[in-house]
This record gives sequence, C-alpha cells and structure tokens, in this order.
Amino acid sequence: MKEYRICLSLIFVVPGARVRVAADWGKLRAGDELVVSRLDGPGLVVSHQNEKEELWIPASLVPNLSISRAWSFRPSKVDSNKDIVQPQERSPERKGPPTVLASSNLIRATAGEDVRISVEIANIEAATVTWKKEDEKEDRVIREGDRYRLKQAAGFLYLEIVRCRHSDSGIYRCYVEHETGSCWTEVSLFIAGGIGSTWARVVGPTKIEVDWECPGLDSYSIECRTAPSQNWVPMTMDVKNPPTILELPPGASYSFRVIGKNGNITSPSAEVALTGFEDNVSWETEQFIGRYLELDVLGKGRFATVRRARDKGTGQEVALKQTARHKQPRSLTRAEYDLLASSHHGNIIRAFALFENAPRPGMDTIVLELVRGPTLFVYLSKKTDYTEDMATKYASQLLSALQWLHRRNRAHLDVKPENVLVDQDSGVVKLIDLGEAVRGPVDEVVPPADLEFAAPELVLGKPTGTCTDMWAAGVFIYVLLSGVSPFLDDSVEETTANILKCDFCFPNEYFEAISNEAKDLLGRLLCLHGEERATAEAALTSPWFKAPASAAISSTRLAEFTERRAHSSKSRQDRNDRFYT
Ligand SMILES: Nc1ncnc2c1ncn2[C@@H]1O[C@H](COP(=O)(O)OP(=O)(O)OP(=O)(O)O)[C@@H](O)[C@H]1O
Repeated sequence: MKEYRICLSLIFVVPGARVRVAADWGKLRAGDELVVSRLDGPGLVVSHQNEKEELWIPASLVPNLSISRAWSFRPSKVDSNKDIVQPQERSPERKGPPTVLASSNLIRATAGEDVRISVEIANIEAATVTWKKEDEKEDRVIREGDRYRLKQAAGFLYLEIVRCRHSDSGIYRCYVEHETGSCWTEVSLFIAGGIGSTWARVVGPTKIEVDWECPGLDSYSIECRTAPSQNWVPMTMDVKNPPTILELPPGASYSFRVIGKNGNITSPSAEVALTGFEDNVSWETEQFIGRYLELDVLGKGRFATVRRARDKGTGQEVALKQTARHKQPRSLTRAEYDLLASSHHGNIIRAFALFENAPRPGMDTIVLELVRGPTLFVYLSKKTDYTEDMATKYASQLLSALQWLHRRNRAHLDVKPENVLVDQDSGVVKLIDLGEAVRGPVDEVVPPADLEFAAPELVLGKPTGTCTDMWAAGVFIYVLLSGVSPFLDDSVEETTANILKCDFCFPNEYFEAISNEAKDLLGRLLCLHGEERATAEAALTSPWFKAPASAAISSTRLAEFTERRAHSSKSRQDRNDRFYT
C-alpha cells in the first residue's frame, strides 16, 4: 500500500488577515501582530491593529504565507524558458521516498491574473509528477498546454495558470510517485470575478491581448474606449474564441468590452496603457528604482555584484544581488531566489524579493538580508588571538546551516571562506550564495572553480552531493583551527594529487595545542569516499562540541590565508571580467 503524506501548515492572506512578523524590519519587531490591508508586489501593506499608519513588509517576513504573489514581483509574467536546471542531477543519492516539505493550502487570485501554485518536495529525482484538478466525476489530469505550464526547479514543482478564469477555481492535486514511495498534496484555488468580465494586458509595444469570460457563445464583437473618452467604438466583429490580440497605436490608454451574439455585454476591462516600451520591463524597473537607493558595492563574484542599498519605504538596509542575464539565465536566478526565500534558518541568508529586469533590462536582482560584517575568517584574523572554543561555536553554526539544507536534500556545493560571513555585532554566522546549489552539472569535466575546498568527486567530475559539502566543511574547520590549508601545495597538479590521495596531516607546528576531539572530527570529514564522511547531523554530535577546549589560535596565519585568497580571487575576477567582456 502506498503511503501518502499531506502538509497543510500554511496560512493564507486576505485583506484583514492577521499575521505575525518573523524578524525585525524597520520599526517592527519580530513577533509583532499586524493586520493586512493589501498585497503589493512581493510584499504586504500592513498596519498595527487600530492604527492608521501603513507599512510595506516583504512577504518572506511572514513564514508559511500562502499568496500567489509572494514568489516574484510580477506574478503575471510566466517564463517560457525551458532551461530550468534540475539540480537533483547534482545530488544523485536518494535519501528516501518523495516527501512534501511545503505547499500552500489556499491561493486567491482575481480572474485575468496569472497564478503560480508551488509545492516543495524532497526526493523528486526520477519521480513521476502528475497534476490533477478535482472534477465531479473523475479528476482531470492537467497537461502542459496553452494556459498551463508545468515546471520543476530546485526541488519545487510549479503549476502555472495563465490568465486564470473563474472556472479555474477548484482543488488541484500534485501526485509524486517513485518506486521508493509516493506523496501528494493539494491546493485550493479561488478565483474572484469571472463570468461577464473582460481583461486586457499589454503583450507588445503596440499589442493588447483581450480576454473575456462569457460562456456558451461562438461569436463576439469587441469595443474599445480610448481614455479619457467615454465613447465605445467597435473594433472587431465575429471573434470566435477568447483571447484575441488587437493592434493599437502606442501613447494612449484603452479599455475594452465584449458583446455576445445574444446582446449580453461584459463589464469593461481595467484601463491599460501602451507606453511604446516593453511594458513589463519598464514597470518593474520603475518599481525597483522607486523603492531602493543603492549605496555601495559589498562584493563581486563570478556571476553577481552585490550592493548595499536602503529600502526607501522602511529605511531598512538590504543587500542587492544583481546578475546580468548573459552571465546567468533568469531561470537560475529564480531558482536561487526560491531556495533562499524558502530557507528559514538563522545561519542561512534570507531572500526578501526578486525583481526581474531591474535595475535595468537584462539584469535580475535578488533582495537579500544584509550581513553587517566581513567573512568569518577576515573577522577572526583582525583579532589578536582567538580560541578553540570560539572556533567550535562558529563551526557548529556552519554545520547547522548545512544540516538544514541537507535535510531537504540540497547541497550547497560552494562552501568556502568567502561564502561564510559573520554579523559582527551578534557573532551569528551566515552562509551565502546558493547559486551552485541550483546550477546544473556541466557537460564536460572542468577544473573546480576553487580547488582548495574541492572534494575528490568534484576534482574528478563525478556526481556531487551533500557529502561534497562535508569535505569542504572539513577543509574550512581545518583552516579555522590552524590558519593553513590541508591540501594546498605549490602547483595545481600537486594539490590535486593531495586531494585525490586524501593526503593531509596535523603538523605539530599548527596543531599541537588543538584538542584530539577536533582532530577526530576532521578525520571523519576529510574521507576520500563521500559515503564514509560524517553527515552534518553526525558531525554536530561530535564530542568536540561538548567539551570546549581553550587553546589559543594565532590569528596571524589566518590573516595570511585570507590575504592570499583575496589576491588570488582578484586575479580570478580579472580573468572572469576579461572573459565576459
Ligand atoms: N547578504 C549579503 N550581505 C553582505 N554581503 C554580501 C551578501 N551577499 C553577498 N555579499 C558579498 O558579495 C560577494 C558576492 O556574492 P555571491 O558570492 O553571492 O556572488 P556570486 O557571483 O554568486 O559568487 P561566486 O563567484 O562565489 O559564485 C560575497 O563574497 C560577499 O562579499
């Protein structure tokens, strides 16, 4: 008998709903109860009960929120890119049957909007996914088609319905089946408005698509009104089926109504403006520019530039991770955002919003929680000395972040000092950059981007997985305790050979005062074969975390280590910039 599990822990948001914020945001404090007025882009407009002042908060501040708009600034944009990466290919080891991690239980939308239903499932590798809509007689299987898009990215399954109608209301079920087991979950969709309605949307600089719901007829005529005129002018006759695309001059605003053969008239559509530009692009760009004031550059990676910025609405500072599409396709940025936005772990950076084509066309921006501090290694190297028990605290935070990801069958695949930041006021470690976790395997075997932290399987171009992170965590903790690198040698060839032979030791010069418990843990992480390495969960039970040792560690070596890495990353960045220009 197949085992089914349902996860229905989400709350849905309608005007008047009460929500609790999960973290401080501007004037708000974690735990504050707020009343929702409306949805606005990737967030909510809220107020304290019995208070008039309204504030905007990102949807991600309310965990388990079920609204169709939380995912992206413009839910109406449906990406037809087919290049969404299936990250499960990177982590072929299966941890068990498919399991529902999260899903909405109710989505409300207005007829004419595009709706995205998403469910998060663990272990979807090689599983069969079927979406069905509940019907009176037999549930109807939903197939990719004109108005439906079925997608899968980074452990999420999506059903997108373009220009939803009143008749799309109902219960949608997602079934995931694999020989190891099955699971399913269901989502209710409620579409307000509908029969007798007209919708219009800009689909090109001079094109408007008009859609309507007026069932049972086979011929319609469309009338148009150009603002500010109140006069309806016939546009086209004998249209068979909705929707239809009309060509109109730019530089004006239009609304439409439809007349059926039986003389019934639909209610007029909202006004839409033909600006002469790609409307989606300019609208989103405008929203972004109106909201954020960019301050300075925090860092640059191979793919993104990260800037500090102020949210003009709340006064809060955020980090903007901006990626040009010629470096990373939009589908990958979306997948990275989805993963970051669903991460509710104190040691993993949170994402608040995704703006596409912002700050300018061809660039996408993820709005991130700002870390006020440098990398952990830079932070420690500025101290005169630090102790082994301090190292224990930081290592356990990193392992806890990995444990959270690994439990969801996700591997970070880029654990390195530059991706482990620390908030210098609270001492909280933040793991950043989940870009590699959503990037697919490359066709050819290429040298790892960062050999010093690369596990043997990465060096050999073999399948990677959560155990790849455990190797990198081992190298990280080794450096944290000694300031030197376990496998790095004079040349790439020698370093590669050291990794492939797992050739490392604990020289007395650096490790004499370090506890045996620490060395024992490193021995369990730095194993040649992935399956022999300790998992994050097992590593966290190490006696090292229970018996703090007070050995002082000199920060001078760590300072040299970070200087060398900064220098080689600068050369890598220069090569990278040259490659892309
Ligand atoms: N939330 C944040 N707060 C503060 N600084 C950040 C934040 N996110 C990133 N940074 C800084 O920006 C740099 C680049 O960010 P990130 O690593 O995410 O970019 P990337 O292009 O994906 O990098 P990579 O080359 O490692 O793939 C980081 O090394 C860090 O210095």
